[in-house]
Amino acid sequence: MPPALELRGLRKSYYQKPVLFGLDLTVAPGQIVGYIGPNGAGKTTTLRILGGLDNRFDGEVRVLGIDVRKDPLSVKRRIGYLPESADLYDVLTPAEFYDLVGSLHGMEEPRIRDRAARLEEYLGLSYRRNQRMDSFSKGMRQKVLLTSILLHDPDLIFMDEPLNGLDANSVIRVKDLLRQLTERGKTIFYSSHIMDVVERISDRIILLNDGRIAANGTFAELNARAHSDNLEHLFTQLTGGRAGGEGPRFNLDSDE
Ligand SMILES: Nc1ncnc2c1ncn2[C@@H]1O[C@H](COP(=O)(O)OP(=O)(O)OP(=O)(O)O)[C@@H](O)[C@H]1O
Repeated sequence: MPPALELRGLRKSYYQKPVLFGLDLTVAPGQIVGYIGPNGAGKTTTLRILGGLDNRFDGEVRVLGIDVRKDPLSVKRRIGYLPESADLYDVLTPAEFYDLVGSLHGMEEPRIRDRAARLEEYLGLSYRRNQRMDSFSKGMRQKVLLTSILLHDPDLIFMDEPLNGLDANSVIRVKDLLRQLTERGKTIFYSSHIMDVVERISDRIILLNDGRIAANGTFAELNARAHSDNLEHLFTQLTGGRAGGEGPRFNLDSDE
C-alpha cells in the first residue's frame, strides 16, 4: 500500500511571496495527524494543495499514491475535505444538500440516505434534516459539512479546523468519530488550534512555523525533544512565543 501522503520539496508562493519553503513529509495509512502552527504559518495553504484545490505549487505531492497535480479528480473522489469556512447552500435542507453532494460522488439515493442518517444521528442533527439551513447555527453548519464530506466513505480525510464552532459535547462526539474512522483504516490529516485536543487524539503531530516543519513526531517524542510536558508549552517554545505572563503587558490605561 502506498503512503497516504507524500510531500517532496513542497513550495508555494502567493504573488512572489513564499509561504511554504520546501515541505517533506510521509504519512502512513490509518494515522491521525494533527497539523498545528501559528496564524499564517501556512496550514490552510498546505491543506488546499493536498486536497487538489490549488495546483500552483512546486515540488511533488502524492495523495493515496496519486500525483495531485496530474490527477486532482481521482484524488477528490477518494478524499473528504472539510474547509475552514464554507458557504452552505442556505436555501436547501440538509437532506437536499446530502443528495446533491452524494450524487456528485455518483452515489445511489438509498445509500446517501442511509449514510447521512447514521452520521446525523451520531452528531445529534437528525431533527433538523428537513429544515432550511439559513437559520442554522455555526455548529449545526459544521456538523452538516462534516456529514457531507464523509458520505462517500473517503479513505483520507482532510479537515481545516474541524472543531470550529462545536460545543463541548459535540467536540467529544467528533473526537470519537475521528478515532473510529482511523480504526477502520482511514487516514485523517487535520489542523487545529485546540492544543489539548491535538495532544490527546493525534498519532502524530506536525508543527509548521513560518512555512517550515519545525517538529514532526508523536506527542511523547516531541515532548522529550523539547523537555516539555504539554503541547501548548512546546508550541510556544518552538514558535518563539512567550508563555502567559512573560510577555510585554498590554497597557489598558491611557498615558495621558
Ligand atoms: N489567497 C491568498 N493570497 C495571498 N496571500 C495569501 C492567500 N492565502 C493565504 N495567504 C498568505 O499565506 C500565508 C499562510 O496563510 P494560511 O492561511 O495558509 O495560514 P494558516 O496557517 O492556515 O493560518 P490560520 O491559523 O490563521 O488559519 C499568510 O501569510 C497569508 O497571508
